[in-house]
Amino acid sequence: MNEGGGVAQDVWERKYHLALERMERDEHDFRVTEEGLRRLVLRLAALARGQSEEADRLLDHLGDGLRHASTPDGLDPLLDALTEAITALERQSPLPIDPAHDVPQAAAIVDPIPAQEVDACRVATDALRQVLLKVAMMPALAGRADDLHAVLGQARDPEAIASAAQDLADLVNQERASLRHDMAQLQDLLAEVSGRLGDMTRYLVAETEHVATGDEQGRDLDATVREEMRLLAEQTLGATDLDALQAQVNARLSMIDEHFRAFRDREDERLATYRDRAERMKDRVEELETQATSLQDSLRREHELALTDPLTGLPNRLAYERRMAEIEQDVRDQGVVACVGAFDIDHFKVINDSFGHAAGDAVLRIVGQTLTRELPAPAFVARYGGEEFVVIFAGIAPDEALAAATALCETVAALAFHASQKPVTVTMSGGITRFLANDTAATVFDRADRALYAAKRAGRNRCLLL
Ligand SMILES: Nc1nc2c(ncn2[C@@H]2O[C@H](COP(=O)(O)OP(=O)(O)OP(=O)(O)O)[C@@H](O)[C@H]2O)c(=O)[nH]1
Repeated sequence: MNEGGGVAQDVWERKYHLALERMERDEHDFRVTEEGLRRLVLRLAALARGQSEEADRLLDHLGDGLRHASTPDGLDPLLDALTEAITALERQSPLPIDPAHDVPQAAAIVDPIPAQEVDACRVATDALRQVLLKVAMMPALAGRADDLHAVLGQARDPEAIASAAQDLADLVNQERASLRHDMAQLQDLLAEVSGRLGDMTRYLVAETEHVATGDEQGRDLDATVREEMRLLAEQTLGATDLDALQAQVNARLSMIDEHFRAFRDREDERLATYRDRAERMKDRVEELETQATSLQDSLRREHELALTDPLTGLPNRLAYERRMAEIEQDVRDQGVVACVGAFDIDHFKVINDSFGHAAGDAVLRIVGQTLTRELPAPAFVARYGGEEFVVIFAGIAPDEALAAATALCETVAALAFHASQKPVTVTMSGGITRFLANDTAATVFDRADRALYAAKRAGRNRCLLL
């Protein structure tokens, strides 16, 4: 009996434990679903807020429901409410809320997969970093882009990344506004120049007319004098007494004299006007020449600035990309030998964090100067962005390029840096690769970058060839 009672108790205990486990499993599933739903609602609310009053109301209702629902049964109606909200949005909103598309996403969220989220964050951060590298090429934005780069380095969650993206968008919009302003100024200047050219054209037209008038006046005088001479001849032939003849000749001669004087006065006046206009025109042409020269100078300066990194004075990434396009052609068409090196200061963040951004900037400047001093032309040295430099070794075989790069890293490691009166060692790693005939600028850089990161992994303060 006792034994039987013991067996029965075991059975009930097992059943009880199984039931408990099932309840715990159910509870866990419910929590996962609940969490997934909460995130889905948050995403929906962020996407749809303000799109439709009905959807806003439904989403609010849903948000409240989610806050209070604590049992699976309480959750079920919320699923219906969610479906309703999606349908309302589909009806009212132009947003691409396609259940066939979004529901699997929702399922992905319901599934607890933090690793994928982390990946998504990293992909977003990398994409932003790429944009930042481009922004950093604009001289006016380089400093702000570096700050954002630092912020992005700290960002760990989607909100922080989204806020960095917003800052970046603001930055780019500011630059666009300033470019628009510069463009407007340039257009004003061009309008002024073209106005002055218009003045010149009008002057030339007036001059041509003036000369024509001069010719016409000369022809008039000629005709008048001929007419006077003809009348004089007629009167001379018909004259009967000498006094009358003398009086008539004198009268004709005075007339001719009168015509000549009037003609000369008009000519003098014409010449004075001409001289005056020529003088004014000369001034304008000189003014225009001065403006054109200063415009050319400022365009040249702008061009140089656009290709120069403001911090180190080295060619920037844009200049590097142009040079790479030339080298790519030389390697492909003429079989020129060239290598590319990517260099990166080791643990640069620690320098910034320990001694401040200004000290970091000073290190970048000195390393940049060392690179140009140690690798004179035809090597081409540029700041690629952040604490990364690139070198194009033209006409040099890979082994020689590696030797030069290694010597360079040794020189950098031996530089005497001081911060707060204490010596600070700065080292650099590098990756070298040969520019092959079937390479593009991008593939060769990618290989050099991989060699660089292999050097970092191998312990830093060294160069590797790939
Ligand atoms: N002072 C200064 N810092 C910059 C500039 N551009 C980028 N940085 C900083 O450079 C640091 C780069 O850090 P990481 O990418 O983590 O690399 P690292 O610390 O050098 O580490 P390893 O490359 O792995 O050796 C970040 O802290 C950036 O903020 C700049 O123009 N001036």
